Amino acid sequence: MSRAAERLRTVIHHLDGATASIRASPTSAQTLTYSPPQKLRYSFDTGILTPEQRLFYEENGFLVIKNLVSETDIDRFRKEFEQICQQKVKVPGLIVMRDVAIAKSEFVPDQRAVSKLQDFQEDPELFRYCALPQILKYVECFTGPNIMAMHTMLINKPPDAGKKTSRHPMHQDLHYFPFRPTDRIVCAWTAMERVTRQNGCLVVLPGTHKGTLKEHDYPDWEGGVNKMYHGVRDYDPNHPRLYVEMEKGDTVFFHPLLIHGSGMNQTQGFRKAISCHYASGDCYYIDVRGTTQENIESEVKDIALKKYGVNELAFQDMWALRGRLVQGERTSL
Ligand SMILES: CCCCCCCCCCCCCC(=O)SCCNC(=O)CCNC(=O)[C@H](O)C(C)(C)COP(=O)(O)OP(=O)(O)OC[C@H]1O[C@@H](n2cnc3c(N)ncnc32)[C@H](O)[C@@H]1OP(=O)(O)O
Ligand SMILES: Nc1ncnc2c1ncn2[C@@H]1O[C@H](COP(=O)(O)OP(=O)(O)OP(=O)(O)O)[C@@H](O)[C@H]1O
Ligand SMILES: O=C(O)CCC(=O)C(=O)O
Ligand SMILES: [Fe+2]
Ligand SMILES: [Mg+2]
Repeated sequence: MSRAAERLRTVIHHLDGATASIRASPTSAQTLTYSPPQKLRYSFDTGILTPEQRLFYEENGFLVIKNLVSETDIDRFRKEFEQICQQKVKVPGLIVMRDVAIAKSEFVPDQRAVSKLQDFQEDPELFRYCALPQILKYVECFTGPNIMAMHTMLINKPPDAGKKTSRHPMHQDLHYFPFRPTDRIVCAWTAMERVTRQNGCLVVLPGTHKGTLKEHDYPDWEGGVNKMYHGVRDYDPNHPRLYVEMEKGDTVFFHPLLIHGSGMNQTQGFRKAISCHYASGDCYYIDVRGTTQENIESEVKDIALKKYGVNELAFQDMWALRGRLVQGERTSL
Protein backbone atom coordinates (compact mmCIF):
# COMPACT_ATOMS: atom_id res chain seq x y z
CA MET A 1 0.00 0.00 0.00
CA SER A 2 1.27 3.47 -0.84
CA ARG A 3 1.95 5.95 1.94
CA ALA A 4 -0.97 8.13 0.82
CA ALA A 5 -3.33 5.16 0.84
CA GLU A 6 -2.17 4.15 4.30
CA ARG A 7 -2.82 7.63 5.59
CA LEU A 8 -6.27 7.69 4.03
CA ARG A 9 -7.11 4.34 5.58
CA THR A 10 -6.19 5.68 9.01
CA VAL A 11 -8.26 8.81 8.52
CA ILE A 12 -11.26 6.90 7.31
CA HIS A 13 -11.01 4.34 10.09
CA HIS A 14 -11.01 7.20 12.54
CA LEU A 15 -13.90 9.03 10.84
CA ASP A 16 -16.04 5.90 10.66
CA GLY A 17 -16.11 5.70 14.41
CA ALA A 18 -16.57 9.41 14.91
CA THR A 19 -19.91 10.77 16.00
CA ALA A 20 -19.10 14.43 15.51
CA SER A 21 -17.37 15.90 12.50
CA ILE A 22 -13.78 16.83 13.01
CA ARG A 23 -12.60 20.40 12.88
CA ALA A 24 -8.93 21.14 12.73
CA SER A 25 -8.04 23.76 15.35
CA PRO A 26 -5.44 26.37 14.40
CA THR A 27 -2.77 24.50 16.35
CA SER A 28 -3.55 21.02 15.07
CA ALA A 29 -3.83 22.40 11.54
CA GLN A 30 -0.11 23.11 11.63
CA THR A 31 0.64 19.45 12.18
CA LEU A 32 -1.85 18.12 9.62
CA THR A 33 -0.52 17.32 6.18
CA TYR A 34 -4.01 16.88 4.68
CA SER A 35 -7.42 18.48 5.13
CA PRO A 36 -9.66 15.98 6.90
CA PRO A 37 -12.77 14.99 4.93
CA GLN A 38 -16.20 14.85 6.51
CA LYS A 39 -17.38 11.51 7.87
CA LEU A 40 -18.12 9.21 4.94
CA ARG A 41 -21.87 8.94 4.54
CA TYR A 42 -22.30 6.87 1.40
CA SER A 43 -20.47 3.63 2.19
CA PHE A 44 -19.38 1.29 4.97
CA ASP A 45 -15.97 -0.18 5.62
CA THR A 46 -16.37 -3.92 5.15
CA GLY A 47 -12.77 -4.40 4.12
CA ILE A 48 -13.71 -4.57 0.42
CA LEU A 49 -13.43 -1.02 -0.86
CA THR A 50 -10.07 0.70 -0.73
CA PRO A 51 -10.00 4.18 0.82
CA GLU A 52 -9.59 5.61 -2.67
CA GLN A 53 -12.67 3.76 -3.89
CA ARG A 54 -14.76 4.97 -0.96
CA LEU A 55 -13.67 8.56 -1.51
CA PHE A 56 -14.32 8.25 -5.23
CA TYR A 57 -17.92 7.13 -4.60
CA GLU A 58 -18.33 9.80 -1.95
CA GLU A 59 -17.31 12.50 -4.43
CA ASN A 60 -18.75 11.12 -7.66
CA GLY A 61 -21.68 8.86 -6.78
CA PHE A 62 -20.52 5.88 -8.83
CA LEU A 63 -17.74 3.32 -8.93
CA VAL A 64 -16.66 1.02 -11.77
CA ILE A 65 -15.26 -2.42 -10.88
CA LYS A 66 -13.51 -4.00 -13.83
CA ASN A 67 -14.11 -7.58 -14.89
CA LEU A 68 -16.48 -8.49 -12.04
CA VAL A 69 -18.81 -10.88 -13.87
CA SER A 70 -17.40 -13.80 -15.83
CA GLU A 71 -17.75 -14.34 -19.54
CA THR A 72 -19.46 -17.68 -18.80
CA ASP A 73 -22.14 -16.06 -16.64
CA ILE A 74 -22.80 -13.30 -19.14
CA ASP A 75 -23.12 -15.77 -21.97
CA ARG A 76 -25.67 -17.69 -19.91
CA PHE A 77 -27.70 -14.51 -19.28
CA ARG A 78 -27.61 -13.74 -22.98
CA LYS A 79 -28.83 -17.25 -23.81
CA GLU A 80 -31.69 -16.95 -21.36
CA PHE A 81 -32.63 -13.55 -22.79
CA GLU A 82 -32.77 -15.14 -26.23
CA GLN A 83 -35.01 -17.95 -24.94
CA ILE A 84 -37.37 -15.41 -23.41
CA CYS A 85 -37.54 -13.37 -26.63
CA GLN A 86 -38.37 -16.52 -28.57
CA GLN A 87 -41.00 -17.28 -25.95
CA LYS A 88 -39.44 -20.64 -25.18
CA VAL A 89 -39.39 -19.58 -21.57
CA LYS A 90 -42.32 -17.87 -19.86
CA VAL A 91 -41.62 -15.82 -16.76
CA PRO A 92 -44.39 -14.76 -14.35
CA GLY A 93 -44.50 -11.01 -13.75
CA LEU A 94 -41.95 -10.21 -16.45
CA ILE A 95 -42.47 -6.96 -18.39
CA VAL A 96 -41.24 -7.04 -21.97
CA MET A 97 -40.76 -3.57 -23.31
CA ARG A 98 -40.36 -2.68 -26.98
CA ASP A 99 -38.95 0.57 -28.34
CA VAL A 100 -41.62 3.05 -29.53
CA ALA A 101 -40.03 3.42 -32.95
CA ILE A 102 -38.43 0.08 -33.75
CA ALA A 103 -39.87 -2.42 -36.19
CA LYS A 104 -36.83 -4.59 -36.73
CA SER A 105 -36.10 -7.36 -34.29
CA GLU A 106 -33.38 -9.57 -32.91
CA PHE A 107 -34.16 -13.25 -32.16
CA VAL A 108 -37.84 -12.78 -33.04
CA PRO A 109 -38.36 -12.11 -36.73
CA ASP A 110 -41.38 -10.00 -37.70
CA GLN A 111 -41.80 -8.60 -34.22
CA ARG A 112 -40.87 -5.31 -32.67
CA ALA A 113 -37.51 -5.44 -30.98
CA VAL A 114 -37.36 -6.12 -27.27
CA SER A 115 -35.63 -3.12 -25.76
CA LYS A 116 -35.87 -4.10 -22.13
CA LEU A 117 -36.90 -6.92 -19.81
CA GLN A 118 -38.06 -5.75 -16.45
CA ASP A 119 -38.82 -7.71 -13.27
CA PHE A 120 -37.09 -11.01 -13.99
CA GLN A 121 -37.06 -11.97 -10.30
CA GLU A 122 -39.02 -15.17 -11.11
CA ASP A 123 -36.50 -16.34 -13.70
CA PRO A 124 -33.92 -18.38 -11.77
CA GLU A 125 -31.29 -18.13 -14.51
CA LEU A 126 -31.37 -14.34 -14.89
CA PHE A 127 -31.92 -13.80 -11.17
CA ARG A 128 -28.60 -15.57 -10.52
CA TYR A 129 -27.10 -12.22 -11.50
CA CYS A 130 -28.65 -10.51 -8.46
CA ALA A 131 -27.20 -13.09 -6.07
CA LEU A 132 -23.66 -13.35 -7.49
CA PRO A 133 -21.40 -13.31 -4.42
CA GLN A 134 -18.86 -10.96 -6.00
CA ILE A 135 -21.64 -8.42 -6.70
CA LEU A 136 -23.19 -8.72 -3.22
CA LYS A 137 -19.79 -8.22 -1.63
CA TYR A 138 -19.72 -4.73 -3.16
CA VAL A 139 -23.43 -4.03 -2.67
CA GLU A 140 -23.02 -4.64 1.06
CA CYS A 141 -20.62 -1.68 1.23
CA PHE A 142 -23.55 0.58 0.35
CA THR A 143 -26.60 -1.19 1.79
CA GLY A 144 -25.21 -2.97 4.82
CA PRO A 145 -25.66 -6.72 5.48
CA ASN A 146 -29.43 -7.12 4.90
CA ILE A 147 -29.90 -6.91 1.15
CA MET A 148 -33.06 -6.83 -0.95
CA ALA A 149 -33.06 -7.02 -4.76
CA MET A 150 -35.83 -4.52 -5.54
CA HIS A 151 -35.74 -4.02 -9.28
CA THR A 152 -34.24 -6.05 -12.10
CA MET A 153 -33.64 -5.19 -15.74
CA LEU A 154 -31.96 -6.56 -18.83
CA ILE A 155 -31.54 -3.64 -21.19
CA ASN A 156 -31.21 -4.38 -24.89
CA LYS A 157 -30.73 -0.95 -26.41
CA PRO A 158 -31.69 -1.36 -30.07
CA PRO A 159 -29.98 0.25 -33.05
CA ASP A 160 -31.61 3.66 -33.32
CA ALA A 161 -34.38 3.74 -35.90
CA GLY A 162 -33.52 7.32 -36.85
CA LYS A 163 -35.74 9.10 -34.36
CA LYS A 164 -33.36 8.99 -31.40
CA THR A 165 -35.87 6.98 -29.37
CA SER A 166 -33.07 4.65 -28.24
CA ARG A 167 -31.88 7.39 -25.91
CA HIS A 168 -32.64 7.24 -22.23
CA PRO A 169 -33.15 10.78 -20.89
CA MET A 170 -31.13 12.03 -17.97
CA HIS A 171 -32.81 10.86 -14.76
CA GLN A 172 -32.41 9.82 -11.14
CA ASP A 173 -33.57 6.28 -10.39
CA LEU A 174 -34.92 7.37 -7.00
CA HIS A 175 -37.79 9.01 -8.88
CA TYR A 176 -39.26 5.49 -9.24
CA PHE A 177 -38.65 4.28 -5.70
CA PRO A 178 -41.05 4.80 -2.75
CA PHE A 179 -38.47 3.72 -0.17
CA ARG A 180 -35.75 5.33 1.87
CA PRO A 181 -33.17 6.10 3.10
CA THR A 182 -31.66 7.07 -0.23
CA ASP A 183 -28.06 6.34 0.70
CA ARG A 184 -28.87 2.67 1.44
CA ILE A 185 -29.96 2.05 -2.17
CA VAL A 186 -27.52 1.18 -4.95
CA CYS A 187 -27.69 0.02 -8.56
CA ALA A 188 -25.35 -2.59 -10.03
CA TRP A 189 -25.16 -2.36 -13.84
CA THR A 190 -23.02 -4.85 -15.74
CA ALA A 191 -21.99 -4.45 -19.37
CA MET A 192 -22.82 -7.65 -21.29
CA GLU A 193 -20.50 -6.52 -24.09
CA ARG A 194 -18.18 -3.60 -24.75
CA VAL A 195 -20.20 -0.39 -24.26
CA THR A 196 -19.02 2.81 -25.88
CA ARG A 197 -20.35 6.23 -26.74
CA GLN A 198 -21.14 4.76 -30.17
CA ASN A 199 -23.57 2.14 -28.91
CA GLY A 200 -25.01 4.27 -26.11
CA CYS A 201 -23.02 3.69 -22.93
CA LEU A 202 -24.14 5.21 -19.64
CA VAL A 203 -23.61 8.94 -19.32
CA VAL A 204 -23.31 10.31 -15.79
CA LEU A 205 -23.13 13.75 -14.18
CA PRO A 206 -20.53 13.08 -11.47
CA GLY A 207 -21.35 14.44 -8.02
CA THR A 208 -25.07 14.97 -8.63
CA HIS A 209 -25.85 12.30 -5.99
CA LYS A 210 -25.12 15.03 -3.42
CA GLY A 211 -28.15 16.99 -4.61
CA THR A 212 -31.84 16.35 -4.06
CA LEU A 213 -34.48 14.45 -6.01
CA LYS A 214 -35.52 16.62 -8.95
CA GLU A 215 -38.81 16.94 -10.72
CA HIS A 216 -39.12 14.44 -13.59
CA ASP A 217 -41.31 14.42 -16.67
CA TYR A 218 -41.28 13.31 -20.31
CA PRO A 219 -38.63 15.24 -22.25
CA ASP A 220 -39.72 17.26 -25.29
CA TRP A 221 -38.29 14.98 -27.91
CA GLU A 222 -39.53 15.26 -31.47
CA GLY A 223 -39.20 11.60 -32.38
CA GLY A 224 -41.08 10.37 -29.30
CA VAL A 225 -40.10 8.99 -25.90
CA ASN A 226 -40.52 5.52 -24.48
CA LYS A 227 -43.17 4.87 -21.89
CA MET A 228 -42.04 5.87 -18.38
CA TYR A 229 -38.72 7.27 -19.61
CA HIS A 230 -39.03 10.40 -17.53
CA GLY A 231 -36.15 12.85 -17.49
CA VAL A 232 -34.97 15.48 -15.03
CA ARG A 233 -36.99 18.53 -15.97
CA ASP A 234 -34.33 21.21 -15.70
CA TYR A 235 -30.94 19.60 -15.50
CA ASP A 236 -27.92 21.79 -16.05
CA PRO A 237 -26.66 21.04 -19.58
CA ASN A 238 -23.33 22.62 -18.66
CA HIS A 239 -22.61 20.17 -15.84
CA PRO A 240 -19.59 18.06 -16.87
CA ARG A 241 -20.67 14.76 -18.45
CA LEU A 242 -18.82 11.53 -18.22
CA TYR A 243 -19.26 8.76 -20.79
CA VAL A 244 -18.76 5.52 -18.88
CA GLU A 245 -17.23 3.21 -21.45
CA MET A 246 -16.91 -0.35 -20.17
CA GLU A 247 -15.77 -3.81 -21.22
CA LYS A 248 -17.85 -6.97 -21.05
CA GLY A 249 -18.19 -7.97 -17.38
CA ASP A 250 -17.27 -4.57 -15.94
CA THR A 251 -19.80 -3.40 -13.37
CA VAL A 252 -20.73 0.08 -12.25
CA PHE A 253 -22.30 0.68 -8.84
CA PHE A 254 -24.19 3.95 -8.59
CA HIS A 255 -26.25 6.04 -6.18
CA PRO A 256 -30.00 6.50 -6.88
CA LEU A 257 -29.70 10.30 -7.00
CA LEU A 258 -26.88 10.27 -9.55
CA ILE A 259 -28.19 11.92 -12.72
CA HIS A 260 -27.55 9.56 -15.61
CA GLY A 261 -28.91 8.46 -18.95
CA SER A 262 -27.66 6.89 -22.14
CA GLY A 263 -27.19 8.22 -25.63
CA MET A 264 -28.53 6.72 -28.80
CA ASN A 265 -27.21 3.50 -30.21
CA GLN A 266 -25.55 4.42 -33.47
CA THR A 267 -24.41 0.89 -34.26
CA GLN A 268 -26.28 -2.00 -35.85
CA GLY A 269 -26.01 -4.20 -32.75
CA PHE A 270 -28.28 -4.37 -29.72
CA ARG A 271 -26.33 -3.03 -26.73
CA LYS A 272 -26.89 -5.29 -23.72
CA ALA A 273 -26.58 -4.69 -20.01
CA ILE A 274 -28.04 -6.40 -16.95
CA SER A 275 -28.83 -4.56 -13.76
CA CYS A 276 -30.32 -4.79 -10.31
CA HIS A 277 -31.31 -2.12 -7.82
CA TYR A 278 -30.60 -3.17 -4.27
CA ALA A 279 -31.80 -1.65 -1.02
CA SER A 280 -31.11 -2.39 2.60
CA GLY A 281 -33.75 -4.68 4.08
CA ASP A 282 -33.95 -2.06 6.82
CA CYS A 283 -35.27 0.60 4.43
CA TYR A 284 -38.91 1.65 4.86
CA TYR A 285 -41.65 2.62 2.43
CA ILE A 286 -42.81 6.20 2.07
CA ASP A 287 -46.03 7.72 0.80
CA VAL A 288 -45.20 9.74 -2.32
CA ARG A 289 -48.46 11.69 -2.35
CA GLY A 290 -47.74 15.42 -2.47
CA THR A 291 -44.16 14.86 -3.72
CA THR A 292 -42.55 15.07 -7.17
CA GLN A 293 -42.94 11.27 -7.41
CA GLU A 294 -46.71 11.47 -7.63
CA ASN A 295 -46.65 11.46 -11.45
CA ILE A 296 -44.76 8.16 -11.72
CA GLU A 297 -46.93 6.54 -9.06
CA SER A 298 -50.06 7.40 -10.98
CA GLU A 299 -48.57 6.19 -14.26
CA VAL A 300 -47.52 2.87 -12.79
CA LYS A 301 -50.97 2.44 -11.26
CA ASP A 302 -52.59 3.17 -14.64
CA ILE A 303 -50.48 0.46 -16.25
CA ALA A 304 -51.31 -2.00 -13.47
CA LEU A 305 -54.99 -1.33 -14.10
CA LYS A 306 -54.84 -1.48 -17.92
CA LYS A 307 -52.55 -4.49 -18.09
CA TYR A 308 -53.63 -6.57 -15.14
CA GLY A 309 -56.94 -5.07 -14.04
CA VAL A 310 -55.34 -4.44 -10.68
CA ASN A 311 -56.84 -1.47 -8.86
CA GLU A 312 -56.42 -1.89 -5.14
CA LEU A 313 -52.67 -2.39 -4.90
CA ALA A 314 -50.69 0.46 -3.29
CA PHE A 315 -47.52 1.63 -5.05
CA GLN A 316 -45.52 0.43 -2.04
CA ASP A 317 -47.12 -3.02 -2.23
CA MET A 318 -46.11 -3.35 -5.88
CA TRP A 319 -42.52 -2.97 -4.74
CA ALA A 320 -42.94 -5.24 -1.73
CA LEU A 321 -44.26 -7.97 -4.05
CA ARG A 322 -41.32 -7.68 -6.43
CA GLY A 323 -38.57 -7.36 -3.84
CA ARG A 324 -36.52 -10.49 -3.05
CA LEU A 325 -34.13 -11.08 -0.19
CA VAL A 326 -30.63 -11.95 -1.40
CA GLN A 327 -28.64 -11.69 1.83
CA GLY A 328 -29.31 -11.45 5.56
CA GLU A 329 -32.79 -10.79 6.88
CA ARG A 330 -35.89 -9.20 5.42
CA THR A 331 -36.39 -6.81 8.29
CA SER A 332 -38.65 -4.14 6.81
CA LEU A 333 -39.00 -3.72 3.02
C1 LIG B 1 -47.05 -3.00 -12.69
C2 LIG B 1 -46.17 -2.25 -13.53
C3 LIG B 1 -44.83 -1.99 -12.73
C4 LIG B 1 -43.85 -1.07 -13.48
C5 LIG B 1 -42.81 -0.57 -12.52
C6 LIG B 1 -41.94 0.40 -13.14
C7 LIG B 1 -40.93 0.84 -12.19
C8 LIG B 1 -39.81 1.32 -12.96
C9 LIG B 1 -38.58 1.50 -12.17
C10 LIG B 1 -37.52 1.79 -13.13
C11 LIG B 1 -36.30 2.36 -12.56
C12 LIG B 1 -35.36 2.59 -13.66
C13 LIG B 1 -35.81 3.62 -14.69
C14 LIG B 1 -36.45 3.03 -15.91
O1 LIG B 1 -36.13 2.01 -16.38
S1 LIG B 1 -37.61 3.97 -16.66
C15 LIG B 1 -38.36 3.00 -17.91
C16 LIG B 1 -39.19 2.02 -17.35
N1 LIG B 1 -40.08 1.62 -18.35
C17 LIG B 1 -41.02 0.86 -18.07
O2 LIG B 1 -41.14 0.45 -16.94
C18 LIG B 1 -41.95 0.52 -19.12
C19 LIG B 1 -42.71 -0.65 -18.77
N2 LIG B 1 -43.37 -1.09 -19.95
C20 LIG B 1 -44.65 -1.32 -20.03
O3 LIG B 1 -45.34 -1.16 -19.06
C21 LIG B 1 -45.21 -1.82 -21.29
O4 LIG B 1 -44.23 -2.42 -22.05
C22 LIG B 1 -45.91 -0.73 -22.15
C23 LIG B 1 -47.05 -0.08 -21.36
C24 LIG B 1 -44.94 0.36 -22.59
C25 LIG B 1 -46.47 -1.39 -23.35
O5 LIG B 1 -47.44 -2.34 -23.02
P1 LIG B 1 -47.58 -3.71 -23.79
O6 LIG B 1 -46.31 -4.45 -23.65
O7 LIG B 1 -48.81 -4.34 -23.32
O8 LIG B 1 -47.63 -3.25 -25.31
P2 LIG B 1 -48.77 -3.19 -26.36
O9 LIG B 1 -48.09 -3.57 -27.60
O10 LIG B 1 -49.99 -3.94 -25.96
O11 LIG B 1 -49.10 -1.64 -26.40
C26 LIG B 1 -49.96 -1.02 -25.52
C27 LIG B 1 -49.87 0.47 -25.76
O12 LIG B 1 -48.59 0.95 -25.36
C28 LIG B 1 -47.92 1.58 -26.44
N3 LIG B 1 -46.50 1.29 -26.35
C29 LIG B 1 -45.87 0.13 -26.54
N4 LIG B 1 -44.57 0.23 -26.30
C30 LIG B 1 -44.36 1.51 -25.96
C31 LIG B 1 -43.22 2.24 -25.61
N5 LIG B 1 -42.01 1.69 -25.54
N6 LIG B 1 -43.37 3.53 -25.32
C32 LIG B 1 -44.56 4.14 -25.38
N7 LIG B 1 -45.68 3.50 -25.69
C33 LIG B 1 -45.58 2.20 -25.99
C34 LIG B 1 -48.54 0.98 -27.68
O13 LIG B 1 -48.37 1.84 -28.77
C35 LIG B 1 -49.98 0.87 -27.24
O14 LIG B 1 -50.60 2.12 -27.25
P3 LIG B 1 -52.03 2.33 -27.96
O15 LIG B 1 -51.77 1.97 -29.39
O16 LIG B 1 -52.95 1.42 -27.23
O17 LIG B 1 -52.32 3.78 -27.75
N1 LIG C 1 -32.64 17.57 -24.47
C1 LIG C 1 -32.33 16.57 -23.65
N2 LIG C 1 -33.03 16.40 -22.49
C2 LIG C 1 -32.74 15.41 -21.66
N3 LIG C 1 -31.76 14.52 -21.88
C3 LIG C 1 -31.04 14.61 -23.01
C4 LIG C 1 -31.28 15.65 -23.94
N4 LIG C 1 -30.41 15.50 -24.97
C5 LIG C 1 -29.66 14.43 -24.68
N5 LIG C 1 -30.03 13.89 -23.52
C6 LIG C 1 -29.48 12.73 -22.86
O1 LIG C 1 -28.13 13.00 -22.56
C7 LIG C 1 -27.37 11.79 -22.63
C8 LIG C 1 -26.21 11.91 -23.55
O2 LIG C 1 -26.57 12.64 -24.68
P1 LIG C 1 -25.60 12.88 -25.87
O3 LIG C 1 -25.99 14.14 -26.54
O4 LIG C 1 -24.21 12.71 -25.43
O5 LIG C 1 -25.94 11.60 -26.74
P2 LIG C 1 -26.68 11.52 -28.09
O6 LIG C 1 -27.39 12.79 -28.41
O7 LIG C 1 -27.50 10.30 -28.09
O8 LIG C 1 -25.50 11.21 -29.08
P3 LIG C 1 -24.18 12.06 -29.41
O9 LIG C 1 -23.10 11.34 -28.66
O10 LIG C 1 -24.02 11.94 -30.88
O11 LIG C 1 -24.43 13.49 -28.95
C9 LIG C 1 -28.38 10.75 -23.03
O12 LIG C 1 -28.86 10.17 -21.84
C10 LIG C 1 -29.46 11.50 -23.73
O13 LIG C 1 -30.64 10.77 -23.70
O1 LIG D 1 -28.87 0.95 -19.80
C1 LIG D 1 -29.26 2.10 -19.96
O2 LIG D 1 -29.33 2.62 -21.06
C2 LIG D 1 -29.65 2.93 -18.78
C3 LIG D 1 -30.92 2.45 -18.19
C4 LIG D 1 -31.30 3.18 -16.97
O3 LIG D 1 -30.66 4.07 -16.53
C5 LIG D 1 -32.52 2.76 -16.30
O4 LIG D 1 -33.25 1.96 -16.87
O5 LIG D 1 -32.79 3.27 -15.22
FE1 LIG E 1 -31.52 4.68 -14.55
MG1 LIG F 1 -26.34 14.77 -28.51
